[in-house]
Amino acid sequence: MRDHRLIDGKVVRARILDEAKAYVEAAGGSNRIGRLVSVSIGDNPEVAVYVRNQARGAVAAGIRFDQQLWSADVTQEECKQRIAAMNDDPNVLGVILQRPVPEHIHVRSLQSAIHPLKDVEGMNPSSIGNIVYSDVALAPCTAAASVELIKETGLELKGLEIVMIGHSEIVGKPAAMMLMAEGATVTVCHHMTRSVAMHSRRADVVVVAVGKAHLIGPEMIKPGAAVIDIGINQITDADGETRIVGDVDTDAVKEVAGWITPVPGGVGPVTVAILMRNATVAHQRQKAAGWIS
Ligand SMILES: NC(=O)C1=CN([C@@H]2O[C@H](COP(=O)(O)OP(=O)(O)OC[C@H]3O[C@@H](n4cnc5c(N)ncnc54)[C@H](OP(=O)(O)O)[C@@H]3O)[C@@H](O)[C@H]2O)C=CC1
Ligand SMILES: Nc1nc(=O)c2c([nH]1)NC[C@@H]1CN(c3ccc(C(=O)N[C@@H](CCC(=O)O)C(=O)O)cc3)C=[N+]21
Repeated sequence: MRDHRLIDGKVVRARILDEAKAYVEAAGGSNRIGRLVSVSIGDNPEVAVYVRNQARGAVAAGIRFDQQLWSADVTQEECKQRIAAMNDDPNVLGVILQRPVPEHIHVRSLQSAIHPLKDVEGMNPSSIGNIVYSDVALAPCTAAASVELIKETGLELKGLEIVMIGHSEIVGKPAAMMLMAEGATVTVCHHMTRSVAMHSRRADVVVVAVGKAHLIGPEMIKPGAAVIDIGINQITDADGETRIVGDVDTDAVKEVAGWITPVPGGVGPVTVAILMRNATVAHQRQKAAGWIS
């Protein structure tokens, strides 16, 4: 039976992908739009799941997808040259650099090398800076997905008390900024926060992006609050089966929460869809800049 407290990320994904598809069709179809390039450096199973879902999302949106896996021992200089070539290639619509990268690669320097008009993840420091100015049209996908899922509850964001747990540059920090731009009152917790529970228990919405299974239990949530679970953790259960869980003890928390996003099937699918939406935004901006006709 469907549980009404669970927010279905697949429904939100379908809506966003339909919008992206309509954009591509109106622009003349996939052949009139460059390809989206995904760059992974070295093999990583978590990234592989994301990239596989990106490929599916791109098919649904009608965007050509070029999945590149660069060797783990590629040099920084070689990476920069390849990115520069993509910046100059009119057939490349956008570039997403998957994280993590090997230790010898300086990720921020590579993000900076992606031209802001092709930066479909909004992680170039010059792109992410726009969020401070409440310009959120092209924002990091997971942060944007959490805002989208909060809106799905129908709660009015203005004045809402939101606690963001985790402050990474790719998720927690941009999500907090975006929620501020929506008029929410945002508290950001991290590993040095004295009592995360003291903050989270007051919140109308709790957003969690830490990477620790079962970090958030029912005693940390105000009855009726919304819980957005971004975490992805692989665990091995009692019968030796491995499975993916979030940072929230979903079964227990859903008894108190008003809404909760499941893992899998919550934030992940929406993240993928937002990437396709961002690609259409990049196309619009490239057109406006006269890069393409
Ligand atoms: N569904 C999706 O689309 C995505 C999911 N993810 C998942 O989200 C999770 C977080 O990812 P990411 O932000 O990249 O991870 P990071 O490891 O970069 O960040 C984790 C954050 O959690 C904070 N933290 C650590 N321990 C605690 C604690 N006990 N209480 C409160 N805060 C704590 C850290 O604080 P400090 O820095 O101070 O130590 C840090 O800010 C992971 O499980 C990842 O797999 C990530 C990206 C996309
Ligand atoms: N530059 C960069 N940006 C990221 O946003 C980024 C990254 N690097 N590196 C890896 C992590 C992880 N991540 C996921 C996104 C969606 C799913 C996803 O679609 N999950 C499905 C899983 C379904 C299945 O198992 O196939 C779900 O939750 O339902 C998973 C993982 C983004 N990340």
